[in-house]
Amino acid sequence: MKKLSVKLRHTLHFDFMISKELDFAIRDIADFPKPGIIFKDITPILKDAKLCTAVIDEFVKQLEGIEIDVVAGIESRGFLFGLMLANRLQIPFVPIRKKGKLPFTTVEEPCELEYGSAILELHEDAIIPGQRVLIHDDLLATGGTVSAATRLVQKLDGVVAGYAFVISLDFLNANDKLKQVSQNIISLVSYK
Ligand SMILES: O=P(O)(O)OC[C@H]1O[C@H](OP(=O)(O)OP(=O)(O)O)[C@H](O)[C@@H]1O
Ligand SMILES: Nc1ncnc2[nH]cnc12
Repeated sequence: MKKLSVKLRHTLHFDFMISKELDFAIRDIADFPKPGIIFKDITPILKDAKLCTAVIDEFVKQLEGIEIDVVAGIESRGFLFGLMLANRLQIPFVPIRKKGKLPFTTVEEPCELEYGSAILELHEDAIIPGQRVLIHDDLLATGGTVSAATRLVQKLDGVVAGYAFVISLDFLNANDKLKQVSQNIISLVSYK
């Protein structure tokens, strides 16, 4: 009992620390790329190698017990930690890209995001039917992008095993949408 509470305290402490450190590193840029948007710039995190490792460590810890076969990362910022995470887990990484960038045959889905719209694509052989896919992006805002990614995975008969974000903008309420697909939603720093 004592052991458990010490472990729990340690876990809570660590989660809190990483979240604080990330919040400290993330730079807010007002009115980018459009007036009214406060852009969360993650480039300061990328300059800090120890913090990048801590991000991956924390993802791995929070993913414990969740079966994942593949990490799907969304262009472009979802490639940064997505590949690092897949490599740490020693599982495949597959890129979800904006239309016209992937060279092989693709499936595609339109998406609306906080400040625009796009069409996302995934190679048709990226996922073997039944594989359990973790969808990763740097940031969850309205959830439009990640919902399109979900549809792409499902089009290939993959199973969405969960979602992992560095940042979530909780005031945009995208979590409820995602919870209908998977309860496994990880976000290291949330803005209420
Ligand atoms: O939840 P949503 O409202 O859909 O917004 C989130 C998406 O917006 C950003 O990508 P962006 O399209 O700006 O592309 P980038 O990663 O290439 O900068 C971010 O990296 C997510 O993919
Ligand atoms: N506020 C924001 N900051 C960074 N990336 C985003 N993608 C969608 N909304 C964003």
